[in-house]
Amino acid sequence: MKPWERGLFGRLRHDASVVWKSYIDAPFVRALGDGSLPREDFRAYLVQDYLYLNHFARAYALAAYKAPDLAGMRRAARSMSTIVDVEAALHVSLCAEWGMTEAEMAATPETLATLAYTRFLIERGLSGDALDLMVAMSACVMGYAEIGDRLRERGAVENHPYASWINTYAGSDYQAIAEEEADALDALGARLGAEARYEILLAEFTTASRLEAAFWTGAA
Ligand SMILES: Cc1ncc(C[n+]2csc(CCO)c2C)c(N)n1
Repeated sequence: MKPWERGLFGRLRHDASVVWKSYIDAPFVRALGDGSLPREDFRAYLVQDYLYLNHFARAYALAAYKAPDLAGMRRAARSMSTIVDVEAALHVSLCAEWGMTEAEMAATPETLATLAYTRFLIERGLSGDALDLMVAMSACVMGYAEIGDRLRERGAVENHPYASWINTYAGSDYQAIAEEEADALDALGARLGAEARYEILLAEFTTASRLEAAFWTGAA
């Protein structure tokens, strides 16, 4: 069973399936998958995603603070370093190919979609506990694993312009992160009483999934 199909995450995904599908199978994602997405749209997405990742790294710092044990702190700290040292750097190098500097990326105004999503995550972490925050963040972490897997299954296109993006998330390294994330969410859910607060968690998860779908649209 795929990591997004099992455990607490699998239940949330199932119960939010209409919104989840609008995120995973968005027109933007289909166009990215078949290579027809205009380069300019991809570049605009990468710049917003760079801004998004800055805040997502901060959300992991908050997750480390709220983690109930050292194992959770380690996971959050590792994820934060991966974002600031690897993932953000990947976005910077891709944009550099189009002659855009990191300073220009950082100075680009956030779209409303970026603002809403990132501040929602931070707010869930500040007002809620580690489980509220992890559930809200899980749409991002697990969704890209599912998208990568789906796009790879559709078959490679010759000289695909977005092959490196797809391979990053379809690759075994990232798929293993999704496996770990599903297990970590189950463990945290058992510890912090997911069963008794499931309706609230589902609402948080549904909102995060709506915000992912809106991120593709990039409403300015
Ligand atoms: C809007 C948006 N949603 C999800 C991701 C994917 N993502 C963000 S951080 C991270 C690493 C998690 O440990 C992953 C996979 C993204 N880049 N942009």
